[in-house]
Amino acid sequence: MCNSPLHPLLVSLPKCEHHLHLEGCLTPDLLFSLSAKNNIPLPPPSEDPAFASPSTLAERYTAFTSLDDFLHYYYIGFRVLVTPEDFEALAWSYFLHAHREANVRHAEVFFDPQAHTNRSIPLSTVINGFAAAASRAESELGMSSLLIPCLLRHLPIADSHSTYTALVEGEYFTSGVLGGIGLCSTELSQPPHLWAPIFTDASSRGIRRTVHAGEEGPPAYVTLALDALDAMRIDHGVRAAEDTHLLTRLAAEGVLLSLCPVSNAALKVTKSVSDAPVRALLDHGVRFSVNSDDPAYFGAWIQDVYCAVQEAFGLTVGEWAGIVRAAVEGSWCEEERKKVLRGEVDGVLGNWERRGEDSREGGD
Ligand code: HPA
Ligand SMILES: [Zn+2]
Repeated sequence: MCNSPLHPLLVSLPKCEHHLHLEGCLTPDLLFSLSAKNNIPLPPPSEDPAFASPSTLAERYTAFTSLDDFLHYYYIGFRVLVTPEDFEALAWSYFLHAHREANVRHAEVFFDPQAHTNRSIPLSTVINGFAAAASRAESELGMSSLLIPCLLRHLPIADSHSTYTALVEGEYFTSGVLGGIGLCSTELSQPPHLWAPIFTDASSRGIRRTVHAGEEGPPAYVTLALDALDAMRIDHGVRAAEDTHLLTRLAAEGVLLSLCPVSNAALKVTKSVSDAPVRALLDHGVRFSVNSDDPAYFGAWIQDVYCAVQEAFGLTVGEWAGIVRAAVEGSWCEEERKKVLRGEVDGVLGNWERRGEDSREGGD
């Protein structure tokens, strides 16, 4: 909720979310209840007092100091996810929330297969659970989605190779169960080009590619993601704003940044949401979408992020129209689906304009 007069418009705008980690939707309550159900111990409070209760854990989540400080808690959370039903329930909770609270119409969602297979959870358990929720979102909510596995930078590259091979050999991309490949986790000291052989292979197979870059890492990592990994989209990319030439290039090539301003403030990438490079990106004509990243950890789902951006920048209706239209165009769904989404966006904006005209007439 925000105090802007545009709040009702911000709620009703049809949204596409491109930067959402399904495991980042695991709330402290769900984490504790799955830990009990699956008999998976959490760290004892004597070791980390944050694990005394869901509320102490939620409190600790308000004090992250960096990406790696967050990732420490994030990967502990993975331990409690065991059965296909756990994965399905987690993803369904996101789809339902995004549908009800924010009118998300299309979502491209990440997950981290290696952090599950490393705990002996089969790839099929993870993917089948998430895919079941995605097909339910389609049939019950009319919401389209794509599942995107992310390779993890903090693990040995050989681990990325074997996971990528398993995904390809399992025909998850060719069958359409997975919509692309991503790269995430620790960024500093893990330059993107180390993953070039995998991403070059993905490119040659027509697998779509997106890369977390320029979150904590320098603008040069964004350039490397584009040049060495043939990235089609950049996740975060905030630090690209430090390099005007790079901004000009991103605008010229129409690369979409999946911006997560609340996440950036929570992980101290920026001092606050108002320090996100929203103005610089608008001024340079760089396309971006507005996203939540890990809502259960940062206490903000996509609607909260739209509101936080509005509170910080006071954008105009025209600027929001540009943002949601860029989000549709930068989505990886079929052209037919984009046509529907464009129509929905135009419909809501048209209604908003008419409402404004009506209220002006009423005021005369
Ligand atoms: O913001 C992020 N950055 C890198 N890895 C991640 N894994 C979940 N969220 C993130
Ligand atoms: Zn992310």
